[in-house]
Amino acid sequence: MISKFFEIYSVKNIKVSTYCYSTMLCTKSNIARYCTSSAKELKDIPCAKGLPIIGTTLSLILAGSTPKLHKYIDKRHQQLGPIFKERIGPVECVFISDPQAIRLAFACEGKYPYHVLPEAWTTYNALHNVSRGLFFMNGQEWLHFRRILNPLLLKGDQSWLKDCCGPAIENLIGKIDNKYEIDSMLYHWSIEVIVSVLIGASNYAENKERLDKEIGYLASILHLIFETSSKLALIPSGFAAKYRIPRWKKFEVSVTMALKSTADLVSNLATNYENGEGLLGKLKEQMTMNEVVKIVIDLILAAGDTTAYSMEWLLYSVGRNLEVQKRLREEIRDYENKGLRLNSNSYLKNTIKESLRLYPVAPFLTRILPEPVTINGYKLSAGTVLIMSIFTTGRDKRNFNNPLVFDPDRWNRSEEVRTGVVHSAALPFAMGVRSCIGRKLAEAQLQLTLAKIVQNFDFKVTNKKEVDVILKMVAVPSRQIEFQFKRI
Ligand code: HEM
Repeated sequence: MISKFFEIYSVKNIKVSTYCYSTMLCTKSNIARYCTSSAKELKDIPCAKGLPIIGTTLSLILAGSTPKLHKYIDKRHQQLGPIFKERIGPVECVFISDPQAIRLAFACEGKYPYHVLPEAWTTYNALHNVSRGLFFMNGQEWLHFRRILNPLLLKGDQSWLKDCCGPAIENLIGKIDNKYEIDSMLYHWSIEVIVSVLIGASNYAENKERLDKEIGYLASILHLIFETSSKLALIPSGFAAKYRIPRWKKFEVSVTMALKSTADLVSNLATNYENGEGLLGKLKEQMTMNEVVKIVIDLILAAGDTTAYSMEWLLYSVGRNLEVQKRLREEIRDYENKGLRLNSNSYLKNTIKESLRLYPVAPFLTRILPEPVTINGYKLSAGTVLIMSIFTTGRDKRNFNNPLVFDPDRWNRSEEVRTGVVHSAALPFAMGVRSCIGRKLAEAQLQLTLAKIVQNFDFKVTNKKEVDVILKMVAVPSRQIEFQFKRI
């Protein structure tokens, strides 16, 4: 099934030499662990047995199918250990859940890391001859655009990103009541923030009423793609597209509408807000207009559901832990009274880390090995598809004491030894040169929004039963989370 989700890219010009990455993990014990001459072969890796051709697809279907993939894989780790291989469908993948092995995999990702792409999207792109942004690029092309975006979104002073969040947060605070569904409000909020980043905070604040309808439309279309693409998960896209099955047709229509309306919005923004404020102006200095549109469309698509659902999980966590909520309110009041800026060890930042640990919207990270490497004592060859089980590492008691308890204090640096935190076991934005380009923006957005919400509302979750995580492209709530907000 993994292979049905994802198109596996072949890695060209692979050097077939045994390469030891001992320099990247410099303690003696690590070298012994990862680089022994007695390393075993791929065939020796514990393996989940399946049927010819379909592999273990049937077992997955019986376990609840793709919405439960993270739980299915978690169970496999419990049965088979921190490394195992499984052929779900035609391609064999190696799953790892040991934080050190995950660090090593990233250290070995090479200059142009390859990740695995959703097959439905690559089929669509090929059929419609669409060239896409960063997430879909590879090799030199990827590095070229990544080098333009890194200094703008990740490096140096990023306080302008915080300013860009302001108008969208104000809108959200004005709209929150108990009548509307929180997920559509948060979708709207996340698109508003990225539009504000594109044209600059003051342009956005002046024109937000005018742009509101277009943003609302885009938010609803993006939500639609998300629904239609998750319904294609277990069906090979080539087959679905060739025989034009109804699910494929719906997906195709929603993607075409989304790409068109995003492109229209970007062209509108680029022509009407030409004062160079915001990201669009900065990109236009370094790219052609076609390139700007291609890059920005994918920034909008990548920002939409990831940030909206991370915020919803954060509200869920804080809405069920009223002590945490009270402490957040006190901390924010205290900082404001003293006129201080939040430091990196603040309770607010630790609350966000904790929520992303338990609810990573991307529960699997992927890399295709560019070189042979020994991981967890097994020699893996170039081209191996590695799947890193972040959902599992974040909830493993070897990495976090009482892992299912929501406890922001476990991240408090002064208490780190006592609470036992393995930092590389929680990687919601991945790591290395191909990690999330929107990380700084997303973190600012989550911090500022949560701070404003706890200052303005007492809120709680009223669902009687715990809400589960299910996978619909990203990790989403298994049912509607019911919130009760009371203005204070
Ligand atoms: C809480 C919110 C977010 C989470 C948890 C998240 C997580 C991730 C993860 C796990 C990856 C994959 C990295 C890899 O393959 O190693 C990724 C890639 C990416 N993200 Fe995010 N993301 C978030 C928000 C955003 C935002 C706000 C933007 C846009 C400003 C964005 C744009 C992208 C892009 C363009 C990529 C592809 C990067 C590349 O291939 O070079 N993300 N994100």
